[in-house]
Amino acid sequence: MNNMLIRPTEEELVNFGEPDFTIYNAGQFPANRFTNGMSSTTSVEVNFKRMEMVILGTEYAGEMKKGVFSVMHYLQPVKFGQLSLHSSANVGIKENDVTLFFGLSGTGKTTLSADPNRLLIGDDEHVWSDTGVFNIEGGCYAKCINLSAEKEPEIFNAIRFGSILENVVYNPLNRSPDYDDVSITENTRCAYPIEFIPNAQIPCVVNRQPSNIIMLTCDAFGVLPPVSKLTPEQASYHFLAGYTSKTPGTEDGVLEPIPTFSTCYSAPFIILHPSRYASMLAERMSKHNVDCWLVNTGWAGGKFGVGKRCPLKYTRKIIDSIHDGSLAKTLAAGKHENFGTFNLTIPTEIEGVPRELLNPEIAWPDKEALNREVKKLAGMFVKAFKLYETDVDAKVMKAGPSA
Ligand SMILES: Nc1ncnc2c1ncn2[C@@H]1O[C@H](COP(=O)(O)OP(=O)(O)O)[C@@H](O)[C@H]1O
Ligand SMILES: C=C(OP(=O)(O)O)C(=O)O
Repeated sequence: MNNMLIRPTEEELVNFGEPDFTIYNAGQFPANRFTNGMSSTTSVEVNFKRMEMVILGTEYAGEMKKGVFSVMHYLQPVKFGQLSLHSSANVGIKENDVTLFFGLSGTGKTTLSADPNRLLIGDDEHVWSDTGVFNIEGGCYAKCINLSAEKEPEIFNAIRFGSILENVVYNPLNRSPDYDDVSITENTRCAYPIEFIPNAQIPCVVNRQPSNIIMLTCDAFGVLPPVSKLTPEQASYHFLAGYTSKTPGTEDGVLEPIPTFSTCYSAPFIILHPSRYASMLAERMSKHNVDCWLVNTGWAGGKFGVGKRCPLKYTRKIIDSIHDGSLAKTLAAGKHENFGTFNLTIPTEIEGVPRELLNPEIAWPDKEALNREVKKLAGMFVKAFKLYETDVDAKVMKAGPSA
């Protein structure tokens, strides 16, 4: 916890006074599942009147940081009129342009925000304020499964004395970790102070409005293109829908990808009605002229089991093309095509990315299979979005796929 939240200075500790909020973490002690309304032996309870949180029956360090995040999803909009975001954030070293990466667990917030050309503001929990973006935390919580120095050098090298490995199997003789060993869980983690990432923005705040929003999804149907440009209405639609596939390594009991719609990319953490966050987002995006992109870090060329996960090196090229402005230029030059049922604008070229990868209609060898999966996923979106029928205007309603 100390590694993940913002650490007070010595002076702040001396003058600490009374805490604003207290967390009682009794993770080893199970919740009583015979209590009325309790469905398991795990509970995380928040009392806003007493400003207290009680964690029972789970020793996952993520509960504490995500618990604090839930508190912020109430306090920030209600008390301060600011928007809390389940996103990572970074800022360009050359241009000072700020990017937010929304996404559910396992979609790539932590991995993609660690970028040698950009300063890391944070990997998971932010606030978009009237003056810029700030991190709620002071550390990161990276997944360690199959971690390699070659593919994720910043994260690999952040794991050193002072960081905490959770559920990672290691050799007790030489204390070297084995990131490929999933015998405890696939959700192996490391918590490290953000300054362990070589180019972190310290303190984790920028007085500048975002230029780009990247909505990350890990689509195990392999249907969504690796990148598409969203209109403002599509951005609201996808934010409210919050689609991804839960993959092994994100939640207990997930053995193969499961499609999920987690509104605002934050269903377990939000406190207010989703439309409150969505309308704040749309207002800020329009006020600051923010471009929005949907990036599928999941499967390509076929669904899970047939195709493969989009190689990280290509996703990184896509992200680079957003940041250096070349992707916007490509689209402005008319080099794009439309991805039918989902009505998405996709580029026809990105330097360093195979052309066929960009369009599922080319990437999938089996076109009939693609059509079947497109229909299936579109139907799921339509069903999931019915919840918001009465809360959004017709333009947003129409911005999704037609089933
Ligand atoms: N194309 C890709 N883009 C992003 N991550 C990928 C990609 N392919 C595989 N991965 C893996 O998926 C996981 C993404 O997890 P992470 O970045 O921690 O997500 P989040 O922070 O959103 O929970 C990492 O283990 C990463 O190595
Ligand atoms: C801590 C979590 O967030 P993420 O997986 O996005 O790091 C979690 O969802 O358990």
